[in-house]
Amino acid sequence: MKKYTDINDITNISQTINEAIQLKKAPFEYKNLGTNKTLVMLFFNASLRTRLSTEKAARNLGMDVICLQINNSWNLEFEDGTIMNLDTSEHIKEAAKVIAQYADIIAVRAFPSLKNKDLDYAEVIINSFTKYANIPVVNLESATAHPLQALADAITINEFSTNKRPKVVLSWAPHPKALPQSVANSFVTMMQLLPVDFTITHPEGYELNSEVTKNTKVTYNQDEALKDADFVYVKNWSSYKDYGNILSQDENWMITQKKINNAKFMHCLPVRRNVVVEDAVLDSDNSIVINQANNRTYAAQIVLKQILEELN
Ligand SMILES: CCC[C@H](NC(=O)CCC(=O)O)C(=O)O
Ligand SMILES: NC(=O)OP(=O)(O)O
Repeated sequence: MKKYTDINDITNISQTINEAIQLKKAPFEYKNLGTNKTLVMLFFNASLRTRLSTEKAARNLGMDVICLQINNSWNLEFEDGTIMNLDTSEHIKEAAKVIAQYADIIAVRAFPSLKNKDLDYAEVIINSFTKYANIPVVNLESATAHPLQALADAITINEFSTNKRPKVVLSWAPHPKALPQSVANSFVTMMQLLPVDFTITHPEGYELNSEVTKNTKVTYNQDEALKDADFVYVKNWSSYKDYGNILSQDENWMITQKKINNAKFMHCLPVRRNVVVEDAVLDSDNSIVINQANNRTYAAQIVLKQILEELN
């Protein structure tokens, strides 16, 4: 693997899932693979799971880790040819190449602006690091994707599936803030690669990018979608069509115990209790959100392992 900025960087998804599950059983089996190699993680946005699980994964492989929380003071310029006499102090061309002097692998989290759809969906930030750093880049959630989360979700569904073709539902839920489509986009892309019966449900106006959803079943009727579901993955996202805006905060879309019956409840976390999902669901045995969070380590570890194997 040369980089992991997109789920399609994985050549064989079922093999990668199985290898991650093997790594989970013996997390230190490749503890020398990353010796004398450094992972530099750059966070333009906050994180708990991604920050901790990716560092744990790198250390399980013997890597050194440097983490930089980038705040607004370090304004990077991404436009070519700009006369930088305003508030950007460094061009991505220098920044990416400089960081690459200290790193063997760069991992980047940079959320979307949710203002400029073309810029966000061009994935300018993560693609600029890939273009200029000339070393492997890992996506820690970018403007339109969260491939490490989706890989952890796939591992979790594999572990909890009790039938050959489980019914998986991605349901939108309300949220007080305008959130990225990244997690939803990557979950949809991943479900399209797995042997599952997959449905997306959301209010009108929350249709995801059709280049992502393709011919996946979509319904505005949440109850119909949730019927007989084995896994219910819940996530809020802002409108793609009316880009970055909140069109609904309809609390009838909040997930309740009554709605999901015996289905396994999934969420990438962090989750707004009693807005996205009621306490009773999160506190029940049907919730596998902690298992998902644990699997983030092994998703990152299998990705870093495959990148290191190509580097060595
Ligand atoms: C892994 C999820 C990261 C992010 N979620 C949030 O930023 C939620 C923040 C909040 O609830 O205040 C998102 O939806 O993409
Ligand atoms: N799910 C996830 O990526 O969580 P963080 O934002 O805490 O990293």
